[in-house]
Formats: sequence, structure tokens, C-alpha cells
Amino acid sequence: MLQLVLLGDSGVGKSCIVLRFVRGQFDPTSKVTVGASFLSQTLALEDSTIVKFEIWDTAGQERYAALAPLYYRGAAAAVVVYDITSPESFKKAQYWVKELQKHGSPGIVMVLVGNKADLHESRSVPSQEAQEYAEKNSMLFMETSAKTSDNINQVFEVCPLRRLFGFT
Ligand SMILES: Nc1nc2c(ncn2[C@@H]2O[C@H](COP(=O)(O)OP(=O)(O)OP(=O)(O)O)[C@@H](O)[C@H]2O)c(=O)[nH]1
Repeated sequence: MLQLVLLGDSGVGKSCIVLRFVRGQFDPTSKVTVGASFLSQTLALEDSTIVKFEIWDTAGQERYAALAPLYYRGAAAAVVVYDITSPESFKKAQYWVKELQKHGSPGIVMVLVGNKADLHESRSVPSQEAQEYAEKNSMLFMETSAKTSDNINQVFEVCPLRRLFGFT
């Protein structure tokens, strides 16, 4: 069992990432999350280890920020999401990384995810900048698209791999 939390600004696509992973769907009319939502999913790793994920998808709106510790405190893995077309959302991701470093479980696996990679023509956060930030903070980094499903499974695969085997 692996408790995983998603954190990040409102509208970056956290709920869509979870929905893509759990149901294989994309909902372009996805609604704002209120409080947090919970989903579970199992995944077989390459060596056939079965991992059961308990996923907390937190609400990104500022008014819910005070609730986030309830969800990240017990988490073994945290996926911090920003939108590659939004520099503000990248700043917000850095805020969540600091919060996790201060208050997250020791040894928590952190993954920085730049979502909406399908909108690369409107990109305003360079991959290299995000990659360097992630390295400095001992995080993994990936760009995803919940719309096209690019790299979505990989985000969930690397968390248990890193946790169990120190995989980078
Ligand atoms: N083009 C594109 N749009 C996306 C992608 N992922 C999500 N979206 C859109 O972004 C909007 C917000 O997605 P959500 O998943 O609801 O965002 P959220 O981060 O859960 O937002 P909160 O619930 O407020 O925290 C929706 O209109 C989605 O359709 C993506 O990979 N590509």
C-alpha cells in the first residue's frame, strides 16, 4: 500500500492526472476539487510487484490550503504538479515543495510534474529550469499530459520504485 498525495495550484490538472491513471479517461470539463478527493488503484510493476495506491487529490484553491497537511502528513509519496504554461503555478509548486520539506514524513518521495505538455506551443516554464529545481531538491521530474496520457503511468510507477529500491 502506498499513500500518495497530489499538491499544486488550482487548475493545473491534478484531478485529470488521477482520473487518467485510475479510469483511463480525460474530462475536459473537470470541476474544481472541494477539500480533497480519494481514489485507489493497483498497479503491477515490471517485476510483478503489485502496488496498491491510496491517492489523495487535494484542492488547489487557496481557501483549502490549510487542509493540505491532513493529507500530506501520512503520505509516502507526493506528486507536486504545475502547468507548463503557467509560471505562477510553478512558483506555487515551489511553495508546496518547501512545505513538504518542513512538514512531510521523513523520506517522503517527491515528484515534480509539469502537466499540460500537449500545450507546448504556449510553454512558459522551460523544462531545464524545472529539471534543475527538481535535482536541487532531490526530486524526480517529469512532464505529463493528462489529455494525451503522456507519462501519466510513469509518474505513479516511479513513486514505489524510488520508495522500495531507491530508483531514480
Ligand atoms: N490541455 C490540457 N488540459 C488539461 C490537462 N490536464 C488538465 N487539463 C484541463 O485543466 C483544467 C483543470 O483540470 P483539473 O484536473 O480540474 O485541475 P486541478 O488541479 O484538479 O484543480 P483543483 O481541483 O482546483 O485543484 C480542466 O479544464 C482540464 O480539462 C492536460 O494535460 N492538457
